[in-house]
Amino acid sequence: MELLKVHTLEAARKKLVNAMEGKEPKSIRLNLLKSLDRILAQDIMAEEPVPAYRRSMVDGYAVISGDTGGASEGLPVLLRVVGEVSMGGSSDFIVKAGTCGYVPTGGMIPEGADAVVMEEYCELFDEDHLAVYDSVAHGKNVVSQGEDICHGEVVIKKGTKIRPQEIGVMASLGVLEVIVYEPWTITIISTGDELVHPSLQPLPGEIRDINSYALSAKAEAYGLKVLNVMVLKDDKEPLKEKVLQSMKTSDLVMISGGSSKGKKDATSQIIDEVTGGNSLIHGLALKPGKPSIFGFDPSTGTLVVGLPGHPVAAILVFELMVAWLYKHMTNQKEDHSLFARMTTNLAGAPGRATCQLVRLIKKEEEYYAEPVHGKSGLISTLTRADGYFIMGQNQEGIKKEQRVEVFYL
Ligand SMILES: Nc1nc2c(c(=O)[nH]1)N[C@H]1C(S)=C(S)[C@@H](COP(=O)(O)OP(=O)(O)OC[C@H]3O[C@@H](n4cnc5c(N)ncnc54)[C@H](O)[C@@H]3O)O[C@H]1N2
Ligand code: MOO
Repeated sequence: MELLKVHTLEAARKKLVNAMEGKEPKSIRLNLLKSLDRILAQDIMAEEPVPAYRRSMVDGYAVISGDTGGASEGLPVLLRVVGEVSMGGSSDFIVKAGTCGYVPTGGMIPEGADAVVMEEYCELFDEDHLAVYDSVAHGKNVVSQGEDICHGEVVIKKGTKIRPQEIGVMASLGVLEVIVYEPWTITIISTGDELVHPSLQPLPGEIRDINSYALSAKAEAYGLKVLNVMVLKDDKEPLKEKVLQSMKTSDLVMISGGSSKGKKDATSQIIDEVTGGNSLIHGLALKPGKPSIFGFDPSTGTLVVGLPGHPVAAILVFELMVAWLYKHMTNQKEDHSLFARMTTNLAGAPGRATCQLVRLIKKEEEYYAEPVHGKSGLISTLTRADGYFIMGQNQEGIKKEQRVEVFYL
């Protein structure tokens, strides 16, 4: 009897990282406006401070804060107006003791001034004198030089997924071209004699192909570039031929189905052959997802993955291994997670980590995680779940009210 020699999730990840060491995805230079949702392949360092000069937060009068001490509605302070800053212009006067100057919102604070009084609290007393009815503290209504971004600061780190706010920061620094990772290109092959296109009515024994659709959407959600999606019969040689062809153009070839021990299950053999014997992993100590296969062909630099045919298993293994690896290789941060209390006791799977789907429920101020049960051959469990948590392989179980770390799906 031949049993799978399973790897723990951690050991499997480590093995893949080692095998792919130095194979960081290539990078390209892109126009800033084309970079949304891409992963930065460089640190963005501020070559100048933002703002470059002190700016006013309000429309009002730039003053020396000390001059306004004690000013109130009943007892204004009288200051001489010595100038006016125009929007977009630099200030060409100095505020000295007993004087002030007008500044619009965003305008440059004149030298000497250290605060701005809002114009609602001021009144022109005569042609060049201002009555100030409020006292302001040092720095009030002033954005100081470099308060937003310091000169020399790494303001956005390599591995950051570019959101509209990162685009805004780069625009503020005049960075109009960015170096981002070229996403992995991927070919997805679903195998199975029983699979029919979703547009067709399956005959008895047939089922609609779920995995090509769900996996290509997952890949796109992680920013990968899906080059080709195929549905093939469980025939080893034509399947191997397609895998070899796909390896010429794809960084990642993912085969779903045929990963276990059925009569026609050939994925493991194919991965071994196409990677020149570099099949690294066949079997994860994970529930679901045990019969997963990973190989890396150093000559083409292609990662070849055999995902279990059961849809939930295929999608979770993609999430935990393939997407994890891509994020790791592109220096991305850990995913956001949320701690939630279990609604019920849950048994573990001896010797295997369990990836448990959960629905999140908010009760008063706390989140609760309610297990979503269902076999890995189903699909709707994933739409009923908000996320998952991992129960370690040495954990006997989880108790009701115990906190678990939930990752979103
Ligand atoms: N004797 C054993 N049988 C099985 C084992 C085992 O260890 N010993 N492992 C089970 C586990 S766990 C899983 S997971 C599956 C993995 O199966 P395969 O990767 O070999 O995939 P298939 O046999 O081709 O299909 C399994 C199942 O999934 C359905 N499927 C496959 N592809 C798709 C698709 N694209 N869309 C929708 N559904 C798909 C397929 O119809 C089968 O029902 O093996 C267990 N068996
Ligand atoms: O482990 Mo399977 O991968 O239960 O569905």
